[in-house]
Amino acid sequence: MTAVVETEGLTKFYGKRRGLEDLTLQIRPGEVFGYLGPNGAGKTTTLRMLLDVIRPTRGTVRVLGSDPRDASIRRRIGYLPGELALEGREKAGEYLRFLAGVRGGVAAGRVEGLAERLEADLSVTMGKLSKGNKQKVGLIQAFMHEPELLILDEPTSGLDPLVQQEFLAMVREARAAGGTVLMSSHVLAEVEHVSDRVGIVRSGRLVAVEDVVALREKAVRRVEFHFDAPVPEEAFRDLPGVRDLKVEGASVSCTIDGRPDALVKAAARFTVVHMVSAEPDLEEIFLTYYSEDVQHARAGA
Ligand SMILES: Nc1ncnc2c1ncn2[C@@H]1O[C@H](COP(=O)(O)OP(=O)(O)OP(=O)(O)O)[C@@H](O)[C@H]1O
Repeated sequence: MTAVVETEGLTKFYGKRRGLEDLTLQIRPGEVFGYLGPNGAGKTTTLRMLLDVIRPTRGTVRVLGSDPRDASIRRRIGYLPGELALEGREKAGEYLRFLAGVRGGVAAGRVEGLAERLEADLSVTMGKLSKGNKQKVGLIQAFMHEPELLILDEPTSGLDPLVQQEFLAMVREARAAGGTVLMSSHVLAEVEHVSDRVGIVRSGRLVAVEDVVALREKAVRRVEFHFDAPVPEEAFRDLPGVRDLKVEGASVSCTIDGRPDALVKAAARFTVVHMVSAEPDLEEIFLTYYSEDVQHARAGA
């Protein structure tokens, strides 16, 4: 299977300042890849090199099997830049129609459909668009031609929660249609529900690439069960991954590390009347699991 995006030792220095160093990464066809890192980590630098907006200091990069300099791949990509320069007196709708023409046409009603979903007003002139509306116009132009590859720099920034949900639905649809999505964010919670894998970049270095399902399995979460009658403590003792067990009458609470399977099966032997399981806090994992890598990366800076 040929990677949709493939980089090897990709490095960018701005003078002496490190933007990104030694990135080796493959994005597989049909996956949603969340590219995460704090401000200044090197996300925008990476994405810009994939689009040939800036050129690498060293290393190689292939996008859709070609060199990013190859202009023929552009219309197969939808790109949302981190900083959108949308200015002027043209109406947003006119601008999008113009872009649609440049890209060789867009399905009828597609722009209007996306605008409706994102609640974007296309009758506003570009110079007068609010930050949120600019972001929506940016998203529409990235998605409208149903590209094979979407490269989205901080796509959720400036969107209110309901519109964020709609955006995530658009990402899922793009994947269902066979597309590949690479999107950056500095907030894991905004991308974890839609990403298949996440990569974490800090101080210009990729410190981890993880499968989101595996990551969730690693996560620690609080679980509570309430039964219709008191339960014996022995039934829950020494279960794999179970810690801080408390059995009080008809209630059991504990922390579960990894898969909850054994605990759920133990609980299922009694009558469960209520259950609470907190979402695993993946942000917490990043801070704990990768702290050594982070320190290592910093030391190398
Ligand atoms: N044009 C530039 N000239 C000099 N340094 C730059 C330039 N662009 C980025 N940098 C530096 O490169 C590093 C990585 O920046 P980059 O914008 O790629 O990070 P980022 O992860 O996208 O962060 P943000 O979310 O803040 O945009 C930072 O130290 C930044 O200051």
